[in-house]
Amino acid sequence: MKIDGVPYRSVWVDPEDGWSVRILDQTRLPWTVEILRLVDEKQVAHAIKSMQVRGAPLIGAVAAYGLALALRRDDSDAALEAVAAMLGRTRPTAINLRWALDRMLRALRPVAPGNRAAAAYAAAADIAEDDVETCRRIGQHGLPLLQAIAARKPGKPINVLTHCNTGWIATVDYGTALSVIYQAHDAGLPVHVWVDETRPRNQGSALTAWELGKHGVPHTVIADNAGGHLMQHGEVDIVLVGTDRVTRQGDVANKIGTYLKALAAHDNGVPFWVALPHSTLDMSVRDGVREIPIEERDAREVLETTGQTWDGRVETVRTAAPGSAGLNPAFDVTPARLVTGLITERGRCDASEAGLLGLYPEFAAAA
Ligand SMILES: CSC[C@H]1O[C@H](OP(=O)(O)O)[C@H](O)[C@@H]1O
Repeated sequence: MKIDGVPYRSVWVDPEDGWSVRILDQTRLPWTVEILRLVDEKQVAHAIKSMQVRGAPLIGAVAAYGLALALRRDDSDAALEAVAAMLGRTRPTAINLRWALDRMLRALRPVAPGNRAAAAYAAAADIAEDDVETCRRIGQHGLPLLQAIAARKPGKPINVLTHCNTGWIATVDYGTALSVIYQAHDAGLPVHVWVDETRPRNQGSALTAWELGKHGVPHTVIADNAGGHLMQHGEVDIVLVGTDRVTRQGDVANKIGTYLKALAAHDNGVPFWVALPHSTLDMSVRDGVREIPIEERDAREVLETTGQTWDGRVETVRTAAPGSAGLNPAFDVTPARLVTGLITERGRCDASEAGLLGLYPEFAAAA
């Protein structure tokens, strides 16, 4: 996607040296566009843990390049396995991280040491290009949902509520739920987006609002807790969110607060759709509430907040009462029964095993 008319992806190999990895530092957005140069797997691990890069598909792609960086120095069997394991421990919930590293290991184990670095860069590039095309197609398959709403209310805005950030900076390009919104906007549909601020890290008010503003998509930032009220008053036509892991029965792990949004949507008869690439499927797990590991992040993310002062300084301040403890689960799981449907690169389906196997028959054997 573009930033002020200049095309970007969220991760790329530096064209000047041909091996270092470039990323947008998402902890600096929306205040500054800062591009970082990563030169080893430790910097990649830090970038993922600190959420300089974030978003389920993106952390998988960046981890893949992190493995390539490591193999430039040591491409022994021991190094290959150890670095893949280390990167795989950076964040536990998004299955894309494990998916990407498993795909890299399958590609690299058969390659003789001494030749693995070039193969790793090629495999990481394949993962990145796969994500770009996958996310573009997700937008195509979600577009009819918004076109149908537009047909029912000609000349009026299509009000979409979204949670967290599922845009091009959460993937290699295009995004997932936001890919649908971008394609609808670019097709001339009158899309308006209610942007959940998405406490505690404000991926909505800081990142989604920034992305939509740069692309000219009308949007309004709202408190996380306002969505139900808007749904009760007919101000939300559809909820579109992303996900970090979808189970075989269609349960959806996503940013904390998604489950509450789904409950409100269900109670108000508002369609609740989840957009995901194939790399977010975990067909080895059925019961998401019981089986998906939920990342617990530093409580300071809840007790503090970061913003820009009136004179332009970016500062972090404590917002909670001094001495109070905090708890910071970063994700929750929405049971399939609350999900209207799934939007994938292969089409739309019910949030169910039958629905998923209809699009991904290759998973029929695994159970
Ligand atoms: C297409 S991004 C999917 C998913 O990742 C985000 O989590 P985080 O910001 O912690 O990396 C969020 O849950 C998005 O919905």
